[in-house]
Amino acid sequence: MTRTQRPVRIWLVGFGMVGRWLASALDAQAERIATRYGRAVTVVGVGNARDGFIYHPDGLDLGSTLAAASAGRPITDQPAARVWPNAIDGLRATEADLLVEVTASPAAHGEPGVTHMREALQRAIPVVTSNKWPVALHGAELSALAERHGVAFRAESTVMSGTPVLSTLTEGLAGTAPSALRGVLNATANLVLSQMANGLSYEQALAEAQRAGLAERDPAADVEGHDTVAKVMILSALVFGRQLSREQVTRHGITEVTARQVRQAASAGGRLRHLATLAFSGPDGTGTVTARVQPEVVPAGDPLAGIDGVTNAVVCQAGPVGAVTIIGPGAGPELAGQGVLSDIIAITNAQPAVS
Ligand SMILES: NC(=O)C1=CN([C@@H]2O[C@H](COP(=O)(O)OP(=O)(O)OC[C@H]3O[C@@H](n4cnc5c(N)ncnc54)[C@H](O)[C@@H]3O)[C@@H](O)[C@H]2O)C=CC1
Ligand SMILES: N[C@@H](CC=O)C(=O)O
Repeated sequence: MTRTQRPVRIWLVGFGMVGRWLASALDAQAERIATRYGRAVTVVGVGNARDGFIYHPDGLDLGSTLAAASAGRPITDQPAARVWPNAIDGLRATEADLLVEVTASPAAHGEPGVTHMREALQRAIPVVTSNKWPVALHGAELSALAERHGVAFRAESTVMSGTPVLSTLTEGLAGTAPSALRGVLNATANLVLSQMANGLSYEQALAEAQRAGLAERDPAADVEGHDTVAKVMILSALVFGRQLSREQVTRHGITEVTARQVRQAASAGGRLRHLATLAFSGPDGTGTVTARVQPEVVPAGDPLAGIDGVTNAVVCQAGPVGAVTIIGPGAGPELAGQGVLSDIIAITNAQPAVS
C-alpha cells in the first residue's frame, strides 16, 4: 500500500498585513513549497476581527479570500465555507494541524492571542506566531504547554522579524549555556537615531519610519521602548526559560534624545543606540536578572555601533562558544511573514507523514 501525504492543514488567525502577506506567499509558492520541502500546506481556516472565522476542510481559495479582504468585502462570502462570528468559536469547532496566530494583541493582556494559542496547544496542535505580547507575557507557560503536549511552539518573527534570532539561539546554540545578551531590537527607534545622526529632526526621522511601514500603529510603542521591552521578555522566556514581568524590565525611550546628544556620541567615535540588555547571574536564566531598555552610547568597535537604520542585531554570550552576533533587518510585514513561513516549514518538516 502506498502512503499518500495529506497536506498540512493551517488555521490562519489574523488577516492583516502579516496574515495577508503569508496567505499570498502560500498561494503563490504552493507548488514550490510542496516540492522543495516534501509536504503541501493548505489553509483551512481564516479569521479576522471584523468578519469572524471561515473554514473549509479541504482548503479555502486563498486568492478569492485575499481579493475580498483587499476590496474591503467580508471574507465570509467564500463558497461552501462555514462561518463563525469569532475566531475562538471557529477554532473550537474545527480541526487543523497547525495554528498560525498573527493577530495584534494588546500589551495590556495579550488577548485574544493567548486564548487562541492555549486552545491549539491544549489539543496538541502546534503554534506559530508573530504576535509579540502573548509571548512576552506568557511565553514560558505557552512553551511548557507545548512541551507537555509534545508539539512545537515557534515565534521567530516576534524578535527581528524574518532574521532568525530565536531559532539560532535556541536550536543553533542548543547545548550551550547562554548567560547574557545585548541588542538593538527596534527598527523604528534605530532608524530614528540613525537619521538624526545624518541631520534629520526626530519628527522627520519618525515620519520616515512610519512611511516605511516599520512603526507600530501607535509609534509610541516603538519610541518609548515598549516594543523592545516585549522583545526582551520574549528572549528571556524562550531562550533563557525565565518568565519576566513587564515591571522587571527598566525602560527609557528615545523621545527625550536630542540631536546634540546624537552628534556628540558620533564625534566621540561612538554611536547612540536604543539598547536592550538582558543578563542573569546564574546559568539558564537563574539568579538575579538585569533587564533594561534605554539609550546608551556604544563605543566604536562594539558590534552594535555599526548597526544602522532598519537593521537590528543581538550579541549573545553563550559558553563555551563565546559572543555570537546575529545581524539582519528588524521589521516589515513581509519580513514578519517570512519568519512565520520559516516556522511553518520547520514544523511541517518535523511532522511525521500521515496516510
Ligand atoms: N508588521 C510588522 O512589521 C510586524 C508585526 N508583528 C506582529 O504580527 C502581528 C500582526 O501584525 P500585522 O499584520 O502588521 O497587524 P494588523 O493590525 O495589520 O493585523 C492584525 C489582524 O488581526 C486581526 N485580529 C485582531 N483581533 C482579532 C480577533 N479577536 N480575532 C481574529 N482576528 C483578530 C485583525 O482583524 C487583523 O486582521 C502583530 O502582533 C504585530 O505586532 C511582528 C513583527 C513585525
Ligand atoms: N515596530 C517594530 C516592528 C517589528 O517588530 C519595529 O520597528 O521594530
